Amino acid sequence: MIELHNITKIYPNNVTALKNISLSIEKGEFVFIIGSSGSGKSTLLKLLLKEIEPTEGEIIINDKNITHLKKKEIPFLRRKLGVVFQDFRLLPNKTVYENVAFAMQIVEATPKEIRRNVPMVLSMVGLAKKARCYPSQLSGGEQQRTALARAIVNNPPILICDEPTGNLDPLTSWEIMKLLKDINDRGTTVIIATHEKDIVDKMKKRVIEIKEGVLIRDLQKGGYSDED
Ligand SMILES: Nc1ncnc2c1ncn2[C@@H]1O[C@H](COP(=O)(O)OP(=O)(O)OP(=O)(O)O)[C@@H](O)[C@H]1O
Repeated sequence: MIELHNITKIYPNNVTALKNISLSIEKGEFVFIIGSSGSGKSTLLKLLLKEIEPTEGEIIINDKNITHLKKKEIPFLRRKLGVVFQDFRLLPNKTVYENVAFAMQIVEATPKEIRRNVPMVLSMVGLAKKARCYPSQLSGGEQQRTALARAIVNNPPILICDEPTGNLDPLTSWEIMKLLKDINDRGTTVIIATHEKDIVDKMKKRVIEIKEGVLIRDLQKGGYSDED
């Protein structure tokens, strides 16, 4: 489903963020990307999202080579990818319902589809009762649930999360992680960059570790540290 072939990313300031990374992720996998700050995790996710271009190498998503997509083709790629960030990135002047509905409007869903899907996805993330609230009226965990609802409302085959629990307390982090697991159990491929040692250790999922831009570990049922 996702293949990286010999990916190197050198930023314009000559920082080499990724060095010759090759990996493949199958449909339905749940993958943690770990590594210390500055190791290259966000760079890897940004390459998948086509926010940045690799300096060398090729990226294939769903059998399509996306290494050199034309600008006008990028929106079609993005429809395959749901995205969640550490800082939620909700629209402050829209309610929970409207934030999620907006993601459907962008892909030109019909009002009928929106009326059907938004309540469904809000109840899946446990936010049915908060639909009319604005982001400022929500806890961090609720804001991240809203962001998750928005990311999955168009049923993307792949969900990419960049430190989705970075701003949350441990209990709330676990709730968000359980939701991500539920989403994965329904067939979505889930890729999470994280620093959460406890969660990575307990979930026993595939772990890909990057150190100074180099892929140093790729274990099917890994933990956060080498000794696991
Ligand atoms: N736009 C940019 N221009 C130049 N250098 C960059 C840019 N973005 C990231 N870098 C550098 O690339 C390297 C990898 O950064 P990246 O953000 O991918 O790391 P990370 O593993 O996601 O870190 P963190 O856990 O702190 O988010 C770092 O040395 C960083 O300073």
